[in-house]
Order: sequence, then C-alpha cells, then structure tokens
Amino acid sequence: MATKKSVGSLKEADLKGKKVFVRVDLNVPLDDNFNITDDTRIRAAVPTIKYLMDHGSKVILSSHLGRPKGVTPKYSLKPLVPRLSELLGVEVKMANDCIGEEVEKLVAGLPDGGVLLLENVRFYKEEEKNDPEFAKKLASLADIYVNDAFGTAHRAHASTEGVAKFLKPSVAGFLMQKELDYLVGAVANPKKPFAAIVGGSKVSTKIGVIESLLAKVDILVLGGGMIFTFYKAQGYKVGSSLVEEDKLDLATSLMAKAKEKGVSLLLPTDVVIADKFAADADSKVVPAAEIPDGWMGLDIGPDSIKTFNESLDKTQTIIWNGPMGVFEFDKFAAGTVAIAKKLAELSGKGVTTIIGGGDSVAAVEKVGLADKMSHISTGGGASLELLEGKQLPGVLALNDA
Ligand SMILES: Nc1ncnc2c1ncn2[C@@H]1O[C@H](COP(=O)(O)OP(=O)(O)O)[C@@H](O)[C@H]1O
Ligand SMILES: O=C(OP(=O)(O)O)[C@H](O)COP(=O)(O)O
Repeated sequence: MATKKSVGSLKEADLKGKKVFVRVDLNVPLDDNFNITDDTRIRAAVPTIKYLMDHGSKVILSSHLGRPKGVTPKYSLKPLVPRLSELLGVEVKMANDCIGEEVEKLVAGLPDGGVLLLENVRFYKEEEKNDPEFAKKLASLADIYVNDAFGTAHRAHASTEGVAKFLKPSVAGFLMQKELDYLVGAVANPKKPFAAIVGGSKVSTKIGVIESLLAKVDILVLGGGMIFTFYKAQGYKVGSSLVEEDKLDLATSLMAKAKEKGVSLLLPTDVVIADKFAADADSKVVPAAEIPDGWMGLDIGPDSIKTFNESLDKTQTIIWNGPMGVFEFDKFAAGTVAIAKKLAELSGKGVTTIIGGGDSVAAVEKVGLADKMSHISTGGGASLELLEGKQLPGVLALNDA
C-alpha cells in the first residue's frame, strides 16, 4: 500500500469562531534552567497557528514534552509560553491541565484568534495508551482537530490518533503536510538522478531505510559507523571499528541487491581512524582496507569526500539521513560538514535536498546551513518510519482529502 500523503486540508475547513484542537510537537530541548536550547519545533508550528488565529479560530494547543511518568513539574510546558507568545505576537494563555473543568472554562473564555496552551498531555498515562475515554475528553474541548505534530505522528497516542475519531473534520496542519510532501512526495516522484546518503551509527537501525531506498534511488552513498560492517563483510580488516557481527550477511545481501537493481552503491574508499573513541584521540587517514589493529574508523576520508561530492554533483534530488562520522568530535566532523556544505551548494543550484531528521539535522544546524536546505524534517523517528515506507498512525487517522 502506498504511504498516505493526501489528507483533508486545513484550507478547506470552516474556521471562524470554531474551537480548534491543534496537536503540535513542542518537544524541545530545555537546559537545567528551563531555557529553550533549540526552538526549531516551536517556529515550525507557527504557520498553522497563525493561520488559525487569522481565520478567527479559538486555538487550543496540545503537546507532550519529554517522557514523564505522571505529573512531573520538570516536564511542564510553561517555560515555552514566552517564546510562543513572542513568535505569535499574542499573549498565549497556559492551562494547568489538559482536560477538566478549569480547562473548559479557559476554552470558553478564549476570544476568536486567541491561543491556549494545554499542559503536557503525557502527564496522563492514558495518552500513550491511546485510551478512548481520555481521547474523548480531549476532543470534547473542540469542534475541529488539526494534527501538525509530525515529530510524533509515528505514535498512536490519544492526542495524535485517538482524538481524530471524535472530531470532524480532522485535518493535517501545514507542517505535517510539508513533511509528507517532501518525505513521501519527493521520494516517491523524485527529480532524477536521485541519491540517498545514509549514515549514522549502526546498520541495524537503518536496514529498513536502506532496503526501501534501494528500490527508488540511482545512487546510494553510505557513511558513518555502519560502513565497517560492510567492509568486514568484504573481508577487510576493520581494527576496533564499530561492527555488527550478526549483520555481515545482511550487508553482503544489501550490496548484491544494489547491484541487481542497478543502484550505484558508494562506500568510502578512505577513512579517518583514531586510537581511541575521544575528542582528543590521535588520528590519521588510511585506505578503507588498511585499518590497523587497535584503531577505529570515526570519519570518512578526503578521497571519499571528493568522490561523494562528484557523484552528488550529478543529482537532482538528495535525501540524507545519518552523519558520516562522529561529528560531535570536531576532529571527526569533516566528512559530515563536507556533505552538509555540498548539499547547501546544490540546493542553491535547484537540487532538492531533504534532511531526514535526527542527528543529521543537528549536524546541519551545527554548521549553520539549515536554512539552505530544501527541507529539514522536524521528526527523527517519524521521518525514519516514513522513509522505511511505513504508514504513520497520526496521519492515517485524519480524514482523507
Ligand atoms: N564511525 C563511527 N563510529 C561510531 N559512531 C559513529 C560513527 N559515525 C557516526 N557515528 C555516530 O552515529 C550517531 C548517529 O547515529 P544515528 O542515530 O543512527 O543517526 P540519525 O540520528 O541521524 O538517524 C552519532 O552520534 C555519531 O557520532
Ligand atoms: O522528539 C521526538 O522524536 P525524535 O527524537 O525521534 O525526533 C518526538 O517528540 C516524539 O517523542 P517520543 O519519541 O518521546 O514519542
């Protein structure tokens, strides 16, 4: 079955004076003093909220923060109110709960265009259990449901899935639609040649993505910790690099599958090795097949960067998931930085560049190139599931267009 891409549109909904329950993903990182260290997800939620405000809706925002077990003040959404208010240009009201009488009163007092933020929906265990009675209580607050929480769309929870059953219309917000357009649309009908770059630590977490992409791409570039399993499968010495011994046959079969499908599979030809897993490790560049005992590969080497760049120059669509090396250590960030720079450069030339969530987004942000890409996903797990060809419960629950 094709992944659901088309869902009811927010633009078709009658919004004036309506109470709209909007599930957003405001699960942002906070430091020990409750300062927001990355507000990307808040900014990404703004277009839908503003649209609803401008169309006279009473906006009820719901989100989770972290993974609390019961009511946990540390996971309150209150610290987000000032930034949200600033971005929206209104004073956002905060509820101390997400259901119940006090919340109902606050909703009743909302003017058209007003915004109320409900407290962390995961303070109730019923949320993650997708309890229908709890979903019904959430739904009873509103007339319409909008799901804009792409980052949580792979969870079948009460506020992301259950609530849609009790409210009509239930539609996707603009962020959700944009994520689907890129991660489903661009991948299903890419401008060709189409390349995927897959990195990250382990083959095991990316098998589904690699298999699914092998059916679609012209070029598959592999980097990160997973390459050593591919090297070992070819009989190379890998020193103390990360290897998944139980995935050697799988690596061999993925290489065979690429050949069978005519996909150009590119593995790094040289690697940056280290004498220990540390920021201050001794390092040197060696050919991929010559990693000495006691050394581990932590980044792709300069020759590989050159070859990868030359291949990427020929493409029209690129999707990237997973860093090329241990980019958290500056010494081993060059491969990841080079790929980020190449994608930024190609975006400027009209190539569609999609960053599929997770650590690759952190890497692109670290080098300040986030705004140069065609699309940066706000969901790690959710984008991975989409790229694997899975359906997202939060999307399936919405009314079809
Ligand atoms: N050669 C390597 N050896 C060990 N770890 C690596 C290597 N290359 C990358 N990594 C690590 O992989 C992690 C990201 O992996 P993963 O979670 O699979 O990526 P993503 O979050 O983008 O999907 C990073 O923390 C990075 O340090
Ligand atoms: O941060 C999130 O996921 P992500 O780290 O995979 O992008 C989402 O807010 C989902 O959170 P969850 O994984 O606790 O359900």
